[in-house]
Amino acid sequence: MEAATMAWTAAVAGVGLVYWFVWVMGSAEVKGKRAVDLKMGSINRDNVKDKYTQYWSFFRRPKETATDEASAEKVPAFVDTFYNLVTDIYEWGWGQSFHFSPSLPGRSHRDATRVHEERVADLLKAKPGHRLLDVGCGVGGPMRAIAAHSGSNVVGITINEYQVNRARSHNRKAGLDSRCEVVCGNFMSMPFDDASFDGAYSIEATCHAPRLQDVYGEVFRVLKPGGLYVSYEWVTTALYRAEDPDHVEAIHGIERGDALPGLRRQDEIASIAKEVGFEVVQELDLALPPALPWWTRLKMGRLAYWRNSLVVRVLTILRVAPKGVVEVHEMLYETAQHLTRGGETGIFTPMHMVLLRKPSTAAAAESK
Ligand SMILES: C=C(CC[C@@H](C)[C@H]1CC[C@H]2C3=CC[C@H]4[C@H](C)[C@@H](O)CC[C@]4(C)[C@H]3CC[C@]12C)C(C)C
Ligand SMILES: C[S@@+](CC[C@H](N)C(=O)[O-])C[C@H]1O[C@@H](n2cnc3c(N)ncnc32)[C@H](O)[C@@H]1O
Repeated sequence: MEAATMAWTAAVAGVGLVYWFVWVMGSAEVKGKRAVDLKMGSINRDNVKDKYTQYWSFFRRPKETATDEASAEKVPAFVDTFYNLVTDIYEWGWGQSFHFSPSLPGRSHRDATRVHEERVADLLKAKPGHRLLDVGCGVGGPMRAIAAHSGSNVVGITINEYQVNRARSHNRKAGLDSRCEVVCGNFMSMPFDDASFDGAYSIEATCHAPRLQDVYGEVFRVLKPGGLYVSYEWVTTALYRAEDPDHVEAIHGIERGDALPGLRRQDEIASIAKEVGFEVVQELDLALPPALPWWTRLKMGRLAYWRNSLVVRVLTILRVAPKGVVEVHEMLYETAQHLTRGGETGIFTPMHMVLLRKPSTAAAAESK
């Protein structure tokens, strides 16, 4: 073959390969968010790398961010930065629901996710006409599943403006915008009236609060008397040993890579709920057998991670993705290893479920 023909063949093959990686394979999990759309939230593309560096140095010592008062106050702003950095990558590689679910035999991840979300609606006994609060709603995957399953109206709150816009756009596309609303705000001081919701839920979100009392107290305030609240909490389990360096490494890795100001222990959750006035109706780690592992979805994707990593590198070189995306993607890859380790050793669960009730009368609440 002549040199010119060889060069042409190589060029065409190269372009074909990039096209295949980016446009065909680039939409890793759910069609809709493609690799070429990785914007990093509302951060100006020239600032992505700096914002990532600031985030990383803030969460380097996660436990201190919760215990030191001045740092604790800064947590919501850094959580906001975190979601600017990761929201597009999450949507691209995971979907519109930013949480884990127990695997279901013979069923897709999408089905398992929906079942885990519909469980919330069932626990809340949600029905048409109810007004539910989604505490830390992300881009609204759970909100839409719960509204569709129960017929209720849902109001979501998230600290991240970019997620508000994404969620509203998804709600419109799903034809659910008349029943699903999203507001930007801090779940530790919410812009809602007292006793204005029939039920509330939080899915893998309250772990971002330095003090759980601050979120639970707010949910208690906005719930009607008798109203139910379900939360899926990220916690360390009784198997966690602070003197085991492997355990410490996994838990620190989870905290640093997920913007967490220190994970709480499983046995702390119910007492915090009671402290703010809730009755504990049920408490259960949904990750325990017979539930199948939630972390297999992370493990089975090694080939996909490798491909995604290549995609973000190519897009950064082509200047389609902003500088810094490679670093954020790398951080998430490492976080996935720590989460998997946490799941396999059983020292961590992302789905410690509590079902709480605001007492029906003030007298009952005071006697707690
Ligand atoms: C509840 C929270 C988020 C939980 C999960 C939705 C995310 C935790 C780790 C994330 C991911 C890790 C690896 C990424 C991979 C390298 C990339 O190619 C595609 C996206 C990932 C799979 C990404 C997806 C979302 C997570 C699983 C926390 C923040 C409280
Ligand atoms: C891991 S995501 C889960 C989102 C959603 N529950 C889901 O399952 O798809 C955590 C969410 O909590 C929100 N969040 C974290 N801290 C917050 C705060 N202080 N106030 C409001 N929202 C917050 C984030 O913005 C994000 O939307």
